[in-house]
Amino acid sequence: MPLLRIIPVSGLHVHQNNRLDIVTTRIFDQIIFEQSFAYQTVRDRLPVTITKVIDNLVRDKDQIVQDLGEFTKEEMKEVIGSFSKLKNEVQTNKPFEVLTSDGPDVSSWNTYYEREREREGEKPRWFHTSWLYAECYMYRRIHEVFELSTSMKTFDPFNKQKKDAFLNSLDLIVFLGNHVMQLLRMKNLSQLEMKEELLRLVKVTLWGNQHDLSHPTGYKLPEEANPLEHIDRLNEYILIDDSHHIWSTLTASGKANAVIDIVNDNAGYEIFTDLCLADVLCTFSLTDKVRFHVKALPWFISDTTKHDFFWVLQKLADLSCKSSSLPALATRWEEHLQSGRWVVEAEDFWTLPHAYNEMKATDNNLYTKLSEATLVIFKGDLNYRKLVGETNWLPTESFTNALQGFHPAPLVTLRTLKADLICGLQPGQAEMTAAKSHNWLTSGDYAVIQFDG
Ligand SMILES: O=P(O)(O)OC[C@@]1(O)O[C@H](CO)[C@@H](O)[C@@H]1O
Ligand SMILES: [Mn+2]
Repeated sequence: MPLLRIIPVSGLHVHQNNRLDIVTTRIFDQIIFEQSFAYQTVRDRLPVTITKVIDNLVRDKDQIVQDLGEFTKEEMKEVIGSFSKLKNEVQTNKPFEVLTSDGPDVSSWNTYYEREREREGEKPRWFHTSWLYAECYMYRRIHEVFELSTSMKTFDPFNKQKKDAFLNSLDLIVFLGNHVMQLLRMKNLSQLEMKEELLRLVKVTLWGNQHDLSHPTGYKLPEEANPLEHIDRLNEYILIDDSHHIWSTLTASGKANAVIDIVNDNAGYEIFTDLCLADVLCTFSLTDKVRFHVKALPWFISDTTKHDFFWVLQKLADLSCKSSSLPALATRWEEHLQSGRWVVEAEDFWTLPHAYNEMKATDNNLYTKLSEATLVIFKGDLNYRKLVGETNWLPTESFTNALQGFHPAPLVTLRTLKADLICGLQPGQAEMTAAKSHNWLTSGDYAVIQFDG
């Protein structure tokens, strides 16, 4: 019977010492495990993701061969064969294997694998390891299939989906682009006005995280034409709102050469909102520099890679037919990049399976880099899972404790809830929210802005 060891159980079941991952026995309560979102993900969603990769390759075959050359035609058969094998491995709970490609992160993945193998006393398997490891490993294996090919080494199987998602959100992008362009041109805003505008944009980027292509329910566009009014109406769905700390941290810092790090999440509308926020942070003189951290490889379907980041800029420059604000923003952002005020990085650590309390020991350079920041902003659900160590804390456990020592700098997480784990709530708040909505932890309808100073 398939089991997952570290599982945030759906709902608020009792667990030992707040943590399920210290349970070593395999005699679990089957009903609880089958209810977990983790179990559903590995059973249903991961095979579907692989099937879609295959289907898209078949559908786009002619275009791919045209782009990459005739040789790819034959090679695609092998690639598709490898994906069918991978899907079978998931569905039949096969043991994980070491990676054999030559990516720069391969030795880190294999070291992690050996550690888990030793800890578990046998090879990790899809249903017998942590959800975080299993899910990250699947995306790494998908990339490995391409890496092992000759002509598709850097192929991104989610590229088209990401572009389509951006284009489907154009109405929102135009609306927000016009608003932000107006804001950036305003002179003499009072401190209070600046604070209100900034925190509103923080909420725009927070809810931008609903635009995630790996989420089962998908994103429903709001019915309101004006996304900013829509955002104002969502305040009651923000279970923890520490946003005022963002303002106080940035205004109190007084640092020369202040840096903000943004650990980005999804491409399309969400990255557009992140860029808007970053420009406002710079223009309001709340920072001198912003470093964006994107993914080094295709990840959780919609996560932003460097390629996606620059594609958005290019696309905005071409969208004068929609609004003059979009090319104007693209020009500003190109200038920020050229002046070094903005930097885009894609460190390997973000696409490893580690929780963030392991960053210091695993990637000390990255930890030290983040330590320079006045504020580190983490976007999205997967970052949250890694921040709190993929542990089903009691919902009232403090965010600081759940971070388990990860504190490179003041940090804030902007996350819509799409996985059944949470911390930092008031006593009774989880129960009250669960009474209103049975899937509050996973639907993406609720959100948190949690700060650790
Ligand atoms: O990090 P993101 O884009 O906000 O969310 C990623 C996500 O869709 O993937 C995981 C399951 O596949 C969930 O934790 C989460 O819902
Ligand atoms: Mn994502």
